[in-house]
Amino acid sequence: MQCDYFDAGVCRSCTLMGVPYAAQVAEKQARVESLLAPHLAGPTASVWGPPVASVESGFRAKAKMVVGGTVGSPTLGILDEQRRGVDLRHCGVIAPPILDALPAIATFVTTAQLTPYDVPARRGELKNVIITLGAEDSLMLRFITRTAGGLARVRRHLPSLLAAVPAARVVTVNLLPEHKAVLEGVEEHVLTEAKALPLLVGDVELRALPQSFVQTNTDVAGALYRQAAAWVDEVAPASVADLYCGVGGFALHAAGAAGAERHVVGVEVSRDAVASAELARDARYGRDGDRARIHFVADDALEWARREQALPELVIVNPPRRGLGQPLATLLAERGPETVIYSSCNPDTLARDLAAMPDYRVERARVVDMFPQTMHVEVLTLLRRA
Ligand SMILES: C[S@@+](CC[C@H](N)C(=O)[O-])C[C@H]1O[C@@H](n2cnc3c(N)ncnc32)[C@H](O)[C@@H]1O
Repeated sequence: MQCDYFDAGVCRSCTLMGVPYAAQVAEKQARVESLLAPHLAGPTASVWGPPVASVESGFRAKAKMVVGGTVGSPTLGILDEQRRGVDLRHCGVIAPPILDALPAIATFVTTAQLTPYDVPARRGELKNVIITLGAEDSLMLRFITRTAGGLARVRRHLPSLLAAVPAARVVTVNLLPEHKAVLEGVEEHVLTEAKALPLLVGDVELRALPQSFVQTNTDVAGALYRQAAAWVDEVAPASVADLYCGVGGFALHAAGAAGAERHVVGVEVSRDAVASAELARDARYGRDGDRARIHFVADDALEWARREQALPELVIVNPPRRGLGQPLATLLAERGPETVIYSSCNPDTLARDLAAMPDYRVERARVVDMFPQTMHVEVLTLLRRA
């Protein structure tokens, strides 16, 4: 894939831009294989399945656009080294339905007089626009503003935004008053009747309330959940825990059909994500019996595991980049079940956690290329007690 922004040196986010895609996947596979080599249950060829590849371009279902420039001529993209806006409206890795909405969003910034936040001067209103692509090309648009004045402006001009971006199903304003280099704040105002974005991922229609994590690459995430669910079905446990469950992708794939016997619990720290998972469960499973056997808990994964007397027969973990950390890895090593499925977006912390769980060996593994054009990669592993 070729990118004019990369060639001109204005954006270097895609560090593998220009490297043939097959070579990218091969390089990631080799790196991950070497990191996990000390932890395998058997010969490399018996452990590693084929990598799950992505399309090379247009795969990003989440775009975090930093707003810069002026109110009359805003940029949507990133900030350069001087913290000035760089426009990336034609970024080739972002999904086309998101790109299609960007000109109208830029026009809206001008119409609603949302002055872009000027980082060096610490002045201005609008910091970021976060756009997520959902089912049937529907969009969630989140405007990250500094003050309630920004909220009032978005609210006042909402009808013009909805007319210009008919795909916008959920529109919110998130308040981030502090001058900090974070992406979003705590206070969120949903301005549309619809509160959650529907997302068809793999075999399940998920829901995403604004402050919940969703995977970057919807098609590849679907393959990830399906592979995990296939491994769960092979093991056939009576009970499953999905730690760091987010909006419930692994849990709802592992839960099986309506009326199945398997009990599933999802544990996740974000309340929006837990509420999203419950919405998806309720839409998928009408029966009270299923609602009782699949439940979601808003809690810290480690605290939850510490309180459980006996862990479920199979535990899925999908932590953030920092990994499980020593306390949870040790807890699993001491009293985790026979089988753990660990999905990691950071092979370095995965390898570190595996070193802290020496009784578990990697029986099956797959590289899942969630993030083409970068060295980032997802790795799905099936761990069994030796
Ligand atoms: C990589 S995401 C995975 C989400 C989900 N499994 C999915 O497939 O979309 C990690 C999730 O862990 C959650 N999280 C972060 N720290 C946590 C903690 N200490 N306990 C429980 N969940 C946590 C985040 O909110 C996020 O939803």
